[in-house]
Amino acid sequence: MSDLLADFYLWTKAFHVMSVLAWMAGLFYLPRLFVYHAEQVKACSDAEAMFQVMERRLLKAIMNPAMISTWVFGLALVMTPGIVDWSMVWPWTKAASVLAMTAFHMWLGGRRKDFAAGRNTLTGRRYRMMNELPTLLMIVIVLSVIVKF
Ligand code: HEM
Repeated sequence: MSDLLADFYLWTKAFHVMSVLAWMAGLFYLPRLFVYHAEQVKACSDAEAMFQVMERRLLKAIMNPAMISTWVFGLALVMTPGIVDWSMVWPWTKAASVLAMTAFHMWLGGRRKDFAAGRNTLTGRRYRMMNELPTLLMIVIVLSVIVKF
């Protein structure tokens, strides 16, 4: 198993980065949709129905599969011999950040359900603020895996 993971290391990393790109695109875009949904869209309008479809498809067709494949390829990299040295700081900052990113994903899923049920209570301003979180986490993650402090 270890030999197989070592042989496919670069392939695994390539698919990990592709999955990350798709996941991050959704994590940046869905809160923007929520901003416009909360600020511009009237209840029971055609626009309301369209936003609900866009949000559901973005989450279910792109973000959920992308998050799962990011985790699968990421954990395969963790298990590849010689890649992660747990005595260094970077694996821990990365692990904490990806757990926070996953929690943010779940939180967005909950807010999508609120919009779908017509019970959203958060303002566009709040969604704008929440939109900064994946950016901050992405900075910590990329510095962790590239600079490897
Ligand atoms: C979800 C759980 C994740 C796990 C378990 C994980 C784990 C890993 C591991 C072990 C590596 C290999 C590091 C190396 O080859 O030295 C890696 C590479 C990488 N990860 Fe993740 N990762 C995860 C999520 C993410 C996320 C969310 C991002 C971006 C926001 C990300 C960005 C990257 C990048 C850019 C690389 C390539 C670094 C290089 O040039 O070698 N990862 N990941």
